[in-house]
Amino acid sequence: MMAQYLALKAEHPDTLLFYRMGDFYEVFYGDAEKSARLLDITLTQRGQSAGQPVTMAGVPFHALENYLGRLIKMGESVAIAEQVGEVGASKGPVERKVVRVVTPGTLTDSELLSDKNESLLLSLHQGPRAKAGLAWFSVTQGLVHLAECSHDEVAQWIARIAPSEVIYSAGVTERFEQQLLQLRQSGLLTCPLSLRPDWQFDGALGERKLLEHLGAATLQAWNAEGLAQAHAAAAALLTYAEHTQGRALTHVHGVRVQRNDQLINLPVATRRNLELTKTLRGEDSPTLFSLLDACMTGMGSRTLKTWLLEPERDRSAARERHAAIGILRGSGAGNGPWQMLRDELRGVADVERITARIALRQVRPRELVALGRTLEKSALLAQFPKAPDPLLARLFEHLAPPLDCMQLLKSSIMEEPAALVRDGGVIASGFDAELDELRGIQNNCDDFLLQLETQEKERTSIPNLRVQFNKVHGFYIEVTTSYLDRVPENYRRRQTLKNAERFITPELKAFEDKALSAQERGLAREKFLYEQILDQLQAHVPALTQLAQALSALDVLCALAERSLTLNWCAPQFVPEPCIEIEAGRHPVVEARLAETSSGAFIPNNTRLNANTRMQIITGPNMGGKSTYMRQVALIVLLASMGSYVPAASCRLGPIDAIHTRIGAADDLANAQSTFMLEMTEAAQILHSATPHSLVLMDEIGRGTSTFDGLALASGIATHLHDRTKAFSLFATHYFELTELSARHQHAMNVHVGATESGNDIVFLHEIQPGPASRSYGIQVAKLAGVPAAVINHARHALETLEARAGEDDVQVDLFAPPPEPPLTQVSHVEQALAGINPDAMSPREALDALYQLKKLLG
Ligand SMILES: Nc1ncnc2c1ncn2[C@@H]1O[C@H](COP(=O)(O)OP(=O)(O)OP(=O)(O)O)[C@@H](O)[C@H]1O
Repeated sequence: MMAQYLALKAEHPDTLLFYRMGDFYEVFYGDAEKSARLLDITLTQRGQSAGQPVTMAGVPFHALENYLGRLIKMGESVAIAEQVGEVGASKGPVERKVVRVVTPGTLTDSELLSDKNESLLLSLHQGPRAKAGLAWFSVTQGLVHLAECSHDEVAQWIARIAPSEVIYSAGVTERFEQQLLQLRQSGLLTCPLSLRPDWQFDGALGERKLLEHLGAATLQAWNAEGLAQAHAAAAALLTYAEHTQGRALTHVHGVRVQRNDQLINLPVATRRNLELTKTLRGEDSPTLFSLLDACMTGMGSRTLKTWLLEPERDRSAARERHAAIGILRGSGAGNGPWQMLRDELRGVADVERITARIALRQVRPRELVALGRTLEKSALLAQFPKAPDPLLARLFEHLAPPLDCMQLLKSSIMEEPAALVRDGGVIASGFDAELDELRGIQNNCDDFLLQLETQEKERTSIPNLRVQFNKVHGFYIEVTTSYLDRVPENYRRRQTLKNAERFITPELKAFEDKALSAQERGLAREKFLYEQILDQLQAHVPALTQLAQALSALDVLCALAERSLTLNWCAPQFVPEPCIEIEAGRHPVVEARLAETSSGAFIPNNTRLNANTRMQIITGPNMGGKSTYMRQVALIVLLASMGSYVPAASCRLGPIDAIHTRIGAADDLANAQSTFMLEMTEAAQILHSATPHSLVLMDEIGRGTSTFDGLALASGIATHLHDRTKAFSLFATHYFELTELSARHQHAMNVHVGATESGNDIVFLHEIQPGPASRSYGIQVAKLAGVPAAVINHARHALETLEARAGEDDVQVDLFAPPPEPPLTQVSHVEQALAGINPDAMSPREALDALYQLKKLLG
C-alpha cells in the first residue's frame, strides 16, 4: 500500500495528497505534518515502511468538505485519491486514483464556493518584447477570457481580475518573477502563485485547444486571432484546469478577448476610492455593490458584479439594459412585471454551477432535482408575454428549457433523493425495469418473512417461532429453548442465545442470497443509470449554459428595476458630444445611509461639464460635502455606463473611456511608500493616461507636503489637466489660491459647497454653488469635532495674527503664469564640429580621423 501511495504522491509532489482508506482520508509523512499543523488534527505513527515509522494523520470522509474549505482558504491545494477498484477484486491494495485536485482557483464544489463571487484561475505568460499574455476563467463558467498587455501593465490587470490563483511558467525571467513576488508583497496579489512547466505555455497548443472547445476552424468570429501570448497562457490554463478536474472541460464553449480600449478603465485606486465592492476599511457593505445587489440568485449577484466592474465603452449594451429596465418597471406604480418575475426567480437554483458540474460529472442527485425544478420555472417564465424590447425578447427566448432534458430529470431522479449515489435511493421508480425488479425483491422481504413464519409455525407447532433479519447475521428463524425439541430436521443452527436458538433453512438461505444480492445489484444498477443520465445530459450543457446566462441577466435587470423604483432613480441619456450633465444628482450610498439613520435628507446637486466647462475647482469647508459630490458624479457615470438607472432627476452623458481618482488614502507602509509618494505616483499615472473622454477626480492634491510645495504642485497638475489632458476634472482643494485658475483658463470654473455661520458655529448646506468659497471654517469644524475649548481659543487667536500678517504682505504671486523658457546654452566646439560632419559621405578611415579630431577638441 505504501508503494501505491508513494507512486501517487510522486505525481503530485507539491500538493497535499489525501489518500482514501475506508472511512478516512489519510495523509502521510511531510503531508501529515503539514496537515496536522494547518488543521490541528492528531499526528500518529503506525507500522514501518522502509525501516522507518510511518507518520500519518487523517480526516473522516464525511467531513472532507469542511477540511478542504479550510485548506483552500489558506491557499493550499489538495489531490484526492479515491478507491476506484473493487475491494478484493485482485491481490494487494484496492486500486486508487487521484480523481481530482482541489485548488483555490479551480473550485467547483458549491460548499467551497462563495455564492456571490467567482473563483478565478489566471494564467500569465511572459512573451518576448516586454509583452505578456493573460488567460483566465472560472471553471464553473464556460468562458475563457484573453488579454495581452505590456509587462508594466500586468499589475493593473491582476488587480482588476482579482484571481484566486495564478499560474505562470517556470521559464520566466528572474525580473518577471520578481515583479510578481513584489505584487504579492505589496498586497496587490493575495492569492497563491503556482509554477507550471514551460512547455505548457505554447501558443499553437493554446489556439488548438480553444478551437476544439469552440468547435470552430478559426478564432476570427471571436476576434481572438493572432494573440500568440494570450493563446500560450490559455494553453497552460486549460491544461492545468483539466489536470485538476481529472477530465476534459466539455462545458467551455466561449472565448472573450478583453482589450484595454474596449472597457471603461477603472484603475484599482478608483475601485477602492469609490468603494464599489469593498469599503475603504475592507468590508462588504455599505458599498455601491451592496446597495445594488437586490438579486434573487447568486448567479445574478455575480453577473451584476461583472457589469459593475467591467462597463464597456461601447454603449449599445448599456442602452439596451436601460430600455429593458424601463419595460420591467411597468407604469412605475409598484406593480410592474419586475415584481412577478422576481417572485418567480426566488429559489431558482444555481444553473450555471450545476451545469458545469454536470459537464465535470461531479453533480450530485439533489442538484439535479433542483435543476429540474428550475427548468420547470424557467419554462413558465419563457411564456411571459412577448416583450416589445429586443434584450428582454432575447432573454425570454433563451429561458425556454430543453424539453427532453426537463423530461429526463423529472422521470429519472426521485423527488427527494439520497445525498450521494453511492447510498442508493436516487433513481426514481418506473425509470428502469431492472432496478424496479431488484427493489421489488427487497421490498417483498417483509411479506415473504411473514408468510414463511406462518408456514413454519404451522409445520412445527411452535407458537412463538419468529422469522427475522439483522445486519450481522442475516435471516434466521428463532426458537426459544423450551420448544427446541420440535425443531425439524432441515433447520441448521446459526447462533445460540441465552434463551433461544437461531436457525436457517435451505429455503431461507436461498432467499437471503437473492435479497442481499438484489440490494448490491440495485446499488450497482443505480450507479450505472446515474452515469447514463450524466451521459445524456452532456448534450444539453450548451443550452443550459445559455439558460443560466439568461436567468442571471433577467435577475440583474429585475433587481435594477426594483432599485430604480425604490430609490427613485432615472434613466440616463447617452449623447455623442462629450459632456457630463446631471440634474439633482445624489450619492446613492450616502443617501441610503442618511435615510437609514434618519439623519436628514440628502441634498441633490447639479453638475454641468461640457465643451465649455471641463474643470470644476471645488472649495469649501471640511465636512461640507466636496468628496461626496465628486464621488457621486463618478458613481452616476459608472451606473449609467453599466446599464443601470442613476440617482438623479436627469443625466446626459457623452462618451467616457476612464474614471480616474486621486483621493487621500492611508500610508502604504507595507510598500515603503509615504503618503506623499503614493499621492504623486497616482497623480503621475493619471496625468499620463487620462484623455479628453476621461473623468478625473482629484481630492486635495498636494496636501501631503509643505504648503508652498503642495500649492505649487497642485497648480501645475490642475494646469496640465486643463491645458493638455483636457479631461473632465473635479478638483477639490483647500488652497484658495487655486481658485484663481479660472481667471486665466476659460474651461475651468469655481464652485463651492455652501455653509453658513450661526454665531460661532457652522451649518453645512451641502449645496454646490457657483464661485469660490469665502473662507474655510476649519476652526468651527474642529470645534464640532470636540477639540477642547482652550485649543480652539488658541487657534482663533493664531488665525487672526496670521491673517493680519498676510494682509501686510502685498506681493501678488501669479501661480498660473507659464514658466519661463529654459535658457539657451552655448554651443560647444565639439557640437559645432559634429554638426559639420556627414557620416554618409565618409570613408571608414575619414570617420576614424574625425573621431580622433573630436576627442582632441574635447581637450
Ligand atoms: N449632498 C449632501 N447632502 C446631505 N449630506 C451630505 C451631502 N454631502 C455630504 N453630506 C454629509 O457630509 C459628510 C461629509 O462630507 P464629505 O466627506 O464629502 O466632506 P468634505 O467636504 O469632502 O470634507 P473634507 O474636506 O474634510 O474631506 C458626509 O459624510 C455626509 O454625511
